[in-house]
Amino acid sequence: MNSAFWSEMVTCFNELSEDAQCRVVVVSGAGKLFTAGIDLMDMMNSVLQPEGDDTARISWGIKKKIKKLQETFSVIEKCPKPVVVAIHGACVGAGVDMITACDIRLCTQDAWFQVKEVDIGLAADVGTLQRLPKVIGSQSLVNELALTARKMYADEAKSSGLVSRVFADKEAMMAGALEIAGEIAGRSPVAVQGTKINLIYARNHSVADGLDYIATWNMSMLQTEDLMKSAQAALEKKSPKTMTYSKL
Ligand SMILES: CCC/C=C/C=C/C(=O)SCCNC(=O)CCNC(=O)[C@H](O)C(C)(C)COP(=O)(O)OP(=O)(O)OC[C@H]1O[C@@H](n2cnc3c(N)ncnc32)[C@H](O)[C@@H]1OP(=O)(O)O
Repeated sequence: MNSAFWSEMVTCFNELSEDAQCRVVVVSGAGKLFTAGIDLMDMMNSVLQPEGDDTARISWGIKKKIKKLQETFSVIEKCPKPVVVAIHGACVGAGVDMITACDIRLCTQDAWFQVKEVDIGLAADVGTLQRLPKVIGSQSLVNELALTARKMYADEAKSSGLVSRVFADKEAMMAGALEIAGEIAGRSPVAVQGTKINLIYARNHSVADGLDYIATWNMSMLQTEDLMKSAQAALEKKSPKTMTYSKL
């Protein structure tokens, strides 16, 4: 994850968010592993280079840089299109921050995950500590992973709920990821995007607030033609994917 990655991800996801042709996103890694995390040379040469001439100004500048880096993964969560991430080999450091901002996580049998930040002398600051506890439920396991930087392998990632499916190899995983993406893309974008937005809202709020939010959301979204089309398909015992839904 070099400096180009950190800024291009923001441009990319902002464009995907606005692109009505796009209904779902699949993120995967090229090469022998998914990600080695932040480019350590870049980090030392840019993020950590102090700018300013006193503590307050240097600190202010570092905070700005961290907030900017956080946005690289927050854009994934803010994107209304569901994001499926397919992980093979290693997923280290900021890789874990990134995948916890995605909606569906898949991996290969050879995948492993490492909350590596403590090993390089910092508290993870781009999402893992905030999102991982909401993803895997066990605070004790999160604490263990984050405080010891031990590797977690595919089987434990599955049993802990970090990933929902494990595939034999990358080829099988990509086929599986595209199949899931196809299932999502074939359904009403009004229903799909409303579901993602409300799931994230519900995760961050009380049940009562979540129920109120969805009521307000659906007071307009239930007026969509997609509902009639999907209900018609259900009555005819057809998949909702057999209907055509307008772009959103
Ligand atoms: C404050 C900002 C907010 C963001 C914070 C983010 C934090 C993080 O991401 S913490 C994690 C940082 N990453 C690491 O510490 C990974 C270190 N690397 C490894 O553990 C291994 O290299 C890895 C398991 C990824 C791959 O192992 P493998 O045996 O397959 O390859 P290597 O021979 O170790 O590596 C090949 C060359 O790549 C260089 N390299 C690996 N990772 C990084 C990296 N993150 N940044 C820069 N360079 C990296 C490695 O040094 C080798 O280089 P060379 O010796 O020149 O061939």
